[in-house]
Amino acid sequence: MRAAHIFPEYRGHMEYACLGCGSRYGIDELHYTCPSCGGVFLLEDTRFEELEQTDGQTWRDRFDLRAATKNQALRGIFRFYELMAPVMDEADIVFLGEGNTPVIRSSPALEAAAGQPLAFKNDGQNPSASFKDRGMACAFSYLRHLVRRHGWKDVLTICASTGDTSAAAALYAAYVGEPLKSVVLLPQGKVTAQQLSQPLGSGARVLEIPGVFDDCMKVVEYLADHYRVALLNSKNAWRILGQESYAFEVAQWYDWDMGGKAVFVPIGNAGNITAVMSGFLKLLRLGVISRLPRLFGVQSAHADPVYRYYAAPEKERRYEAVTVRPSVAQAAMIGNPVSFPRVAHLAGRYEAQGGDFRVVRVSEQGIIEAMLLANRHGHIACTQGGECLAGLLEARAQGLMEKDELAILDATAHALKFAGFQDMYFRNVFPADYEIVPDPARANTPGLVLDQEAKSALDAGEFTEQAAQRVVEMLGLSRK
Ligand SMILES: N[C@@H](CCOP(=O)(O)O)C(=O)O
Repeated sequence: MRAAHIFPEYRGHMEYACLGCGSRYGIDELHYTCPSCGGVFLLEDTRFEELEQTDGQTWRDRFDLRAATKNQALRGIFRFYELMAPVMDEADIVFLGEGNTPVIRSSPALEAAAGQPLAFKNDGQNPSASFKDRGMACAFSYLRHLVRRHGWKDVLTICASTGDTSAAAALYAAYVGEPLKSVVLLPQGKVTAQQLSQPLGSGARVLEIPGVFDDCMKVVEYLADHYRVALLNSKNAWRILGQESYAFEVAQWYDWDMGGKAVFVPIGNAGNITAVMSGFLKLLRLGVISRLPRLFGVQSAHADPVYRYYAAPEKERRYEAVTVRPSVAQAAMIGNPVSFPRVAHLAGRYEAQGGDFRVVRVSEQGIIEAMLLANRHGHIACTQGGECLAGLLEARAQGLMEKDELAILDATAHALKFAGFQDMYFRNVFPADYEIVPDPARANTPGLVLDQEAKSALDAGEFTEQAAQRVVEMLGLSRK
């Protein structure tokens, strides 16, 4: 067990690799886009081949051993240190309890309703209640590494957000403290109350602009291009590395056997689908898994640029941003995902390695009702988790699922962050542009047992008795 606690000795040599022009840059500087062509980066370990000298079984044993470690630096996403960002020292690692989120096999009743075996991986059980913590743990560890190396005295971190990224960025910045300070830029009125409370509570500077996420993203990109700020959106390739841990954990949970499994991931800014593909490809390359799982990206019809791209015949594919419409999957309400070039690049590699990558599109009605269905069967799926279940139902309807294939659905955030959408459904108050018509039979509202006026007319004993009597009537209870 001792070996599980020891921080790895291996150090890689990482470079930013531009997907546009192929230029490479060292990691001593923060880069978001390629200085030569403006393309996006992936980070690559040029020593990865050395890792291939170790066989798959040894890697599996190593990662399984580390799963039980009490060394905090290896307890979360850095259990997979050699595969992610093997340039940091133990002292750089920021761990707030991210990763290791549970994979919950759904009840027989839900599987019967869905017609397919399925499980949710609950990334809402991360510290700021979304998967973004995986990426932030890596990005902030790298920032600590840079601060230590360069002796920086003042670092302003910034991100645009639909609500989850800002919550995570603010939390990690608050934990690391000086010299880091956090600023988040939000689309005014388009972040849920719970999500807005998160960066406010963590003490970040919260700025709002009218518009949607895509407008905020352009502003922070401009700022990152022209000013000394550290961009924390997934354009920052360190975020992608951290989020690869999702794929590593899925594989580990199923004892590294990806046969008969299909992973469903919602696509918004496309950082997560990028990371999931990249993560599985690394595991395959090292022989940790022997085959890739099938991978389904899911988009709402109200924010579907990636779906549109893949829906076209291969030779006619052309990427175009879309103007988004209101979506209950608000975290994925993005018309111009910054990671689209990464998706296109990695999807090609995924398929070249025998993987199957598809994108399905679902309706807003389908998303919210799938979320309600999941949660009524004991899950804590957010609207994006609902989007994944709706994606599974759509894939089934199109005959894309194999019999008995296990669907692993990404519930990206905690249901409570999006409770307002459930409330809008139950109270039937969706504005028309959501295109959601609630089914009154699915509504659940509190029932008042006795009103305040009735209570005021009673003493304490009478109140208890009358309230109990009223509950008996309401529930139709019979005496023992
Ligand atoms: N849904 C995201 C949008 C930004 O995505 P990112 O992964 O590029 O930071 C959010 O929560 O803000």
